[in-house]
Amino acid sequence: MMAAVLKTSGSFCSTQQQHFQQSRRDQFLHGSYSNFKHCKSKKIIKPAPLCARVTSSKVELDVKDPYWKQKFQEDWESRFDLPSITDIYDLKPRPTTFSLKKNRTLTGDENVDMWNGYVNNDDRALLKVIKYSSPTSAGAECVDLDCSWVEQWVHRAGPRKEIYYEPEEVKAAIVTCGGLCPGLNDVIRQIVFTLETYGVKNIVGIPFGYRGFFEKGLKEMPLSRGLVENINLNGGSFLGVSRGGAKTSEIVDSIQARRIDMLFVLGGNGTHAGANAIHEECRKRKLKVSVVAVPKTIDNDILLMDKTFGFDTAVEEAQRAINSAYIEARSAYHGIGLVKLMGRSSGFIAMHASLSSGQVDVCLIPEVPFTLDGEFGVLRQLEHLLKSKGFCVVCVAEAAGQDLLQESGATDASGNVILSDIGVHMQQKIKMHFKDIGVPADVKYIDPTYMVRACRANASDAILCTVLGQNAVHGAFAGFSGITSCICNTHYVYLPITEVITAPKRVNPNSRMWHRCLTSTGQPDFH
Ligand SMILES: Nc1ncnc2c1ncn2[C@@H]1O[C@H](COP(=O)(O)OP(=O)(O)OP(=O)(O)O)[C@@H](O)[C@H]1O
Ligand SMILES: O=P(O)(O)OC[C@H]1O[C@](O)(CO)[C@@H](O)[C@@H]1O
Ligand SMILES: [Mg+2]
Repeated sequence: MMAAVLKTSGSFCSTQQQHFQQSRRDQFLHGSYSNFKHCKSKKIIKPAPLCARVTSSKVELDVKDPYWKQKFQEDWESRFDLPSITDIYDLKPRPTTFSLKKNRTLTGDENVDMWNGYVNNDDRALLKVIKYSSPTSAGAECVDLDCSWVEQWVHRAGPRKEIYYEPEEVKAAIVTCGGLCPGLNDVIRQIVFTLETYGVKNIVGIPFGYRGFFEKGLKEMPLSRGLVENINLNGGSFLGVSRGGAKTSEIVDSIQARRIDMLFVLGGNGTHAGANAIHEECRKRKLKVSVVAVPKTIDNDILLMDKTFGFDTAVEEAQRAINSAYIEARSAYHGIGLVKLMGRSSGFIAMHASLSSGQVDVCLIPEVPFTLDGEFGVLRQLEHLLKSKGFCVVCVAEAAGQDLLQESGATDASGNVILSDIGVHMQQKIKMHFKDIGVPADVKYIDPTYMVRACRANASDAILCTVLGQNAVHGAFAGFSGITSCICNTHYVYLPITEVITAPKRVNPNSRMWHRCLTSTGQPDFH
């Protein structure tokens, strides 16, 4: 996740060293970095760290430099600094109107006790807590080749003692974009509750994602505690969602025309990119608007955070599908249960549902290539499973094995590639294979795609949504903009959106979690 790019520093390195470094870099970046001490003892080459450099996204650091760590940390601090409306405006804060104590009116500092329950702007949470001793350690994410310990602090989320908006004058808007996700209504509800607690009276919902900003005939919806009180009891989005949309400038024109001061944006990677573009455009136009995102996606594919809301619920629902496939397969003669689960770029749902169900014999994810045919292919393993236990269950992520299929060449309204259907392909291949070898096989295919994301949030997601929604409002009142409200390393924090949208988060095949999944399924390597 840490953007560590190692570079050879030309004048210091021989061609041989450069070649060695190139392969070390490849191994390092792909998680299979071979033991450096072993290489040294074989006297293959001089220690490479002399030539190694570490690059974070903004500044290139040379590990020969005795101050590289300090420089790295300064760079980190500036990257994770939270953009604020105070960067463009010389604003005076006022005491918050959000009080944790009831029956008191806060008119100024004199009414605030020593203990106040607020979060200080200097409070930080540590993003990474494992000290890896080697890049070969399971799941290692190292900043340099020696895995030096570098503190990576991020800003703690929560209510501040001072705020930058007059609640009575604020117009706040909420928009939900992308695909559906359990918990959207919980977050909308909490944002409304918290805004009202601050004293905001003008709260609106933008219907059907970013589309609601420009599509004629779509009217903003006034929101209040009374209106959203029970929306968490249903799945979906009270406001509606959509993909695709207008240009950022048109959205900001609309924000300006509607006189919106705070925009809360619920969505995945694409939505976050959109929210950041809106934030930048507001900045360019010198508008006093706080744009705060809340990461939503059942795919759990957003960088740096422990999980996105909706993921837990999706996994819970997905394992119900797996359980049905198990029951079908177990009850049939030579039954094969096949379940396809969502995950556009990553296999988190498939991996977690396989782990939680404990009923999966083969889990296939996009991060780990596999073959179906041949001696080491999936089909041979299914033959083995039918022989040894009489039935089996396969769980495949929708983006897995795309190299085995013809590209659809199509994209959706947001520009996301429409994947070819690996589930249907595998169903056909399995049926054909067992017919060809003359072994009876009863294949039961389950595609619970939209069922796993249309349900209401489970208990743990409902709590996550509550915290993230409330913190989004606190972040806006604190003047931040271009941030997302999330959970990192079990703590609730704000991250600049720019840091979470550089790529989709993917399952690390070298992680303990994937290894646990393999231990649980007992599957071999399929290539
Ligand atoms: N790079 C981008 N810049 C600006 N807007 C974007 C960008 N990518 C996507 N969007 C907009 O964000 C919205 C949601 O994007 P998308 O459909 O990719 O869903 P998502 O937020 O990634 O959620 P999901 O996890 O459901 O895919 C769309 O309206 C789309 O037009
Ligand atoms: O069919 P839709 O609504 O475009 O969404 C499908 C995609 O949305 C997600 O649920 C969330 O990104 C993906 O897993 C899936 O590929
Ligand atoms: Mg997306």
